[in-house]
Amino acid sequence: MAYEIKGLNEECGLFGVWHHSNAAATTFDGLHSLQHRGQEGAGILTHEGANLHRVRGLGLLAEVFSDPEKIKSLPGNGAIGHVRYATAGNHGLENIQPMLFNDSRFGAFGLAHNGNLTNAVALRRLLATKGVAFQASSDSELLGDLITKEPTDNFIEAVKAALTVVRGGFAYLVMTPNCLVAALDPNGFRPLVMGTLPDGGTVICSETCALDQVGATYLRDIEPGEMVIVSDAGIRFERYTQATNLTVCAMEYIYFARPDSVIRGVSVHEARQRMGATLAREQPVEADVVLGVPNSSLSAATGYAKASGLPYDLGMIKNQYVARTFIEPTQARRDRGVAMKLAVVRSVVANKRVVLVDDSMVRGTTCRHIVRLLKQAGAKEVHVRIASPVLKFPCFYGIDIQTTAELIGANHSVAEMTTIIGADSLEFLSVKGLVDAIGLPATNQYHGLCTAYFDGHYPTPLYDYQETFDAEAEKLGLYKGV
Ligand SMILES: O=P(O)(O)OC[C@H]1O[C@H](OP(=O)(O)OP(=O)(O)O)[C@H](O)[C@@H]1O
Ligand SMILES: NC(=O)CC[C@H](N)C(=O)O
Ligand SMILES: [Mg+2]
Repeated sequence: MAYEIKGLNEECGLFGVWHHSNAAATTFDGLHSLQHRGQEGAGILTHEGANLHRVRGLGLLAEVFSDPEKIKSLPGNGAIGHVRYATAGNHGLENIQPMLFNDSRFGAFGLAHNGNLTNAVALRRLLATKGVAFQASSDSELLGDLITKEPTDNFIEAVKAALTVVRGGFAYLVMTPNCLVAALDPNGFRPLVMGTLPDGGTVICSETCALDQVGATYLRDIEPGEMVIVSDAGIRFERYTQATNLTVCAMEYIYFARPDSVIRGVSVHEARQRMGATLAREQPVEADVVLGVPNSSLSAATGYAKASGLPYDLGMIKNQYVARTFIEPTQARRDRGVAMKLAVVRSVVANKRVVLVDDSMVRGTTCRHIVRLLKQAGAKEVHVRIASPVLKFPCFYGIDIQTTAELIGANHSVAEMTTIIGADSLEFLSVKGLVDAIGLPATNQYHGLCTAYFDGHYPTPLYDYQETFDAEAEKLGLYKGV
């Protein structure tokens, strides 16, 4: 199977609530603080007695729910919601979640998914032979289809069995009129946390920033291979597998998650500051001022400045009315996107030797543009420091990282990249520096992190993607020197 991934973009955001009046409005608020994880579409599904109600649409959450009647059309005290950035399937409405199912044994249920299944092609083929009529083209619905084919009348047992069949990265929320079920893949690639509302309601969502948004108290992270069943009878924790190996996606800490979130006990902001500080120690430079690239690199840039003893200043401004990411098909449009987004504060950089800290470099579009802007504004030297290692490998677990062919780091040496972006110097954080800066207290060989985009050490087989990836890695010599 050929893979096609189009840009460093967000993932998806999940929010679920049980036993809480105003479930839809609370889910809207929670999803609002997860909007950075997906901007293509949004949806909310609620249950009221035996009925499920759903509203979904393309675009930002506020666009989908711009008519207040839409929230009013979602009564009930249980809800799941989703904001999407596609990793599989097309960008159409049919792939916007939550997805709905109607099973002769189980009745109506819905689901929402963050991640990417690595055996979706094989599963789709298998399910087609069992007569499944697919509702969408993405991977997410396959768990629901599997549930409907499990030979048991017990819904929870069916979910449990289906979870052992899907592979890859997944945080799932499944809801019936009777319960809310949350599950995390055996590697815990994606963050998923649980909290309690003041009225006793339970929230399960992608990031702790959404718990804060709705006034919920953090209870705990969902564990790899774990399933949580929330119903009016209470909360039950179960394991659908014991074969787990924690490898949280390192890009969550580097770029995706909001800095006010805490993932598995590690503050995202503080982890980024440590990445910046480690980078300053690994790759020092004589300069006058440190700048960050708003928004995502500001934590790392302040960490770099503090550790280097250089002053940090506000040298770049981001136009807040431009979306965080660009789902743009051509390089010309991406260039224009970055130009519309970032501007330089001339007085901060004129006649200065500047250290420019960004969190990651994917195609190099952002850095190339900023270096040019800084030089035009009179910067004497521009030294680029990236607070993550060289990105060389694609991700198959839920980040939409473009094809290897487009990754600047997969195709060029650091010296070549320095010339391409026009910087006076360019350096990256080491993989060890990254792992230590995040500092998860895990004892496995991966230190609790997936760093495959940097070192090619995928912690699981790649199933559907393996053959194509092996051929591309061989062609580009990706494993040389890692
Ligand atoms: O090398 P490139 O292909 O340009 O991609 C890398 C850039 O993209 C991301 O920022 P993004 O603009 O997505 O969002 P942000 O405003 O949150 O930093 C990342 O923080 C880098 O700045
Ligand atoms: N970014 C995600 O988590 C995407 C979920 C799912 N694979 C989709 O494409 O809809
Ligand atoms: Mg950025």
